[in-house]
Amino acid sequence: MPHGGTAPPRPGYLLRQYSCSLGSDSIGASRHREAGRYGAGRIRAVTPQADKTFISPDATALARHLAQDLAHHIQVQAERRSDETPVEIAIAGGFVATHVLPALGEEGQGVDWSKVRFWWCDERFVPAGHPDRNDEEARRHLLDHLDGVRFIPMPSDEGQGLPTACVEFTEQWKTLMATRSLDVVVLGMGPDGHIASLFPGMYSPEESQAIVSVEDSPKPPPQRLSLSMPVILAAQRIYLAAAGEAKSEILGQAFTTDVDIRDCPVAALRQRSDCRWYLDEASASQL
Ligand SMILES: O=C1O[C@H](COP(=O)(O)O)[C@@H](O)[C@H](O)[C@H]1O
Repeated sequence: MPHGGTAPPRPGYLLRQYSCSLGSDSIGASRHREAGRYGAGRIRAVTPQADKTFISPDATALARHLAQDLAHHIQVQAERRSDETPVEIAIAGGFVATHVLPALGEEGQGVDWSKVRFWWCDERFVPAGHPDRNDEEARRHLLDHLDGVRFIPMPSDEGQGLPTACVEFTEQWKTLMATRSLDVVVLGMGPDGHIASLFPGMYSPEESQAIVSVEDSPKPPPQRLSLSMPVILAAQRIYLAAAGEAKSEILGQAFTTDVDIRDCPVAALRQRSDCRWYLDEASASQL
């Protein structure tokens, strides 16, 4: 890159707008603090999704707020469903599992969980029961305490190898989801901007497969399975939770207009203007 110049954008991977048809959100944004509103009447237009960006004072409040909104949405969806077409929800590990899911258990007491089926946004390819597994954490924090709930874990390492696990799980996904998209995706985000197990410089925004394998994740453990970006972006509703100062810099970049989504996976979510961003004061400090 010449001195003083800026790198030309790589074609095709800057922000695009995905079209999607969604019902209106019955949870009003009015009880939330708008993103970018700092001080008396000063509004910084940091994002085209300002009315879907909710900033809580801290991580605990963020998790509670997201859990309330999620519980409401799941309850409304579940009331419309039969047993054959459950509400399909994919959840992340990390903060989502440890903070949001316990709060969802408390907030979701009116939900008929037998009408809900959980998937994972991504999973660490280690043996079943391993403490690094995202499904273990989610079961402990929520799923094992819900009556009648269904869930479909991503494969664990039983000696079959990651490529085989990916092929087999892709078949299972196609059997159940070929003609449907996920109803809800609840994502976390790493300080490098990864979502699910889609890491900067290591994923294809236009992946043709629903499920992708990762052999060398920069964050341990190295072997993982993940929903692909097109599957995530096709979900009926997308929630993103990110708390803490360590995530502020990448969020600041993600909300700029010239970000390249290959280098900043979380920025790809901006292609969905209805994505709901749940941040805390610390993570939102550089918006
Ligand atoms: O490794 C992972 O990291 C991300 C982010 O985790 P967080 O603890 O910083 O929220 C998580 O969303 C993903 O599911 C997980 O496998």
